[in-house]
Amino acid sequence: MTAQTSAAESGVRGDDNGFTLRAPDGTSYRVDLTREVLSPANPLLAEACEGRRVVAFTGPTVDRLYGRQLRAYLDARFTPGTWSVHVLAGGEDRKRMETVEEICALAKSAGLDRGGVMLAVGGGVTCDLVGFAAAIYCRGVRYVKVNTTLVGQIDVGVGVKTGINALGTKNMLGAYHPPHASLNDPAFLRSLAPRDIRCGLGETAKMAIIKDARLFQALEECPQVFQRPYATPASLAEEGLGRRGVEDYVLRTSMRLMMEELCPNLREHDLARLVDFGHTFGPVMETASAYRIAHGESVAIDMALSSELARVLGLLDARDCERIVALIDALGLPVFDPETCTSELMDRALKASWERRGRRLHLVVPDGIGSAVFVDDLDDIPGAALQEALDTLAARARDASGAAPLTAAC
Ligand SMILES: NC(=O)c1ccc[n+]([C@@H]2O[C@H](COP(=O)([O-])OP(=O)(O)OC[C@H]3O[C@@H](n4cnc5c(N)ncnc54)[C@H](O)[C@@H]3O)[C@@H](O)[C@H]2O)c1
Ligand SMILES: O=C(CO)[C@@H](O)[C@H](O)[C@H](O)[C@H](O)COP(=O)(O)O
Ligand SMILES: [Zn+2]
Repeated sequence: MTAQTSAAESGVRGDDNGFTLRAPDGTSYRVDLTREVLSPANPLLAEACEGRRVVAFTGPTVDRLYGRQLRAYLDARFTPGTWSVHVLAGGEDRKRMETVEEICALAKSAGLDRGGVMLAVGGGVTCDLVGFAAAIYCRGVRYVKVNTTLVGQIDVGVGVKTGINALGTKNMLGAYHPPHASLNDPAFLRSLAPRDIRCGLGETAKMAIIKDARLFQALEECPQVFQRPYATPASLAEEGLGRRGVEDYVLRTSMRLMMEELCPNLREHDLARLVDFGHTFGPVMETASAYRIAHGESVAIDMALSSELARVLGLLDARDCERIVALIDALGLPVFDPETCTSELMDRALKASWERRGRRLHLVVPDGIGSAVFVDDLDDIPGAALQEALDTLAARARDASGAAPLTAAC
């Protein structure tokens, strides 16, 4: 839907059940927060698909945990013979064109027509793959996503980006393809592995560091949110949090902040984007490590390096820098990786981002807790400054001594 929206009408509006985004270019979609999304008593997913033919895709883990419920829901709510479920091999290394072709071939053999729906039930890898397939299948079909990871619910699920890794580059190919519906049920987070929760907290910390000092403080006070219950901390007392308290606050605040940042620049006409924080050095680390480093972990290391760089350049005071790096550490995320945190690879990352962002660097660095600025050109970062930032984090990692090396990607 793209009838131009006036500036007054555009924006993000929240209610008890989610958020609605209306972009200035007229793009509009909703991200729903719901409970028991796969209970046949919950009409939301069925209403999103509007009785159309549905080809659903998920991954092996989600199918093992929720596949029976998903099929029972579709059986109860859809006409027999109008839906199918397909399980895609998981993992970042499968986020590539071959898998997109597999999705389209499965959709075609399932008889998906132009008016049909591609449904993704999974994390960011599944949603990025299915969303890109939906963007190109028959030149574009409806795309509905049920986000089952924390990264999915606060980031993948609230935007319009879809895509795959290609040409040796993270997210090199893709499309902007707004979802017809995007559904978040926090119950999915209860079965997430701790490493995947931590990856999601990396993207939450990204928004806290650049936009929201109170969210930052909540994460400082509750670093194991989504992993163990916390009484509502004093800093959030006036939020009047509901029964689910801190988790609801962190989830909803992260969703809102990301949608508010994306809304005015949904298709990235302006390449200076605060949400690129943690995504300059990170993508190159992910690729160079053959995805040993998960996305949320690369974001964490990038944020620590960008913060130390800001300190060295005099843009961030040492106390705030220490708070940021200490938070990343407290969330159980890495701040350094010996194999990939080399000045050569980091230099390569800077040049790749400079090229991709229109020959301007637009490196996002914090200048305080809850705010950030852009370092706009490569010349603004002397090699010695980058090396000093790397050395600081390397020393911290050595002092932490015995920190377990990152293992296979989640
Ligand atoms: N499109 C966007 O705007 C956007 C934004 C952020 C990240 N991303 C992309 O998302 C990807 C990372 O997403 P991710 O962190 O969700 O990784 P992921 O999709 O690989 O999921 C992580 C792991 O969790 C498992 N899993 C999924 N849901 C589960 C559940 N409910 N319970 C138990 N296990 C579950 C998966 O099988 C997988 O093993 C990266 O490729 C990144 O580039 C895209
Ligand atoms: O990882 C992603 C998007 O893939 C988000 O977390 C992130 O904030 C931004 O979208 C970044 O701009 C990264 O974008 P991209 O490299 O995936 O195009
Ligand atoms: Zn990201």
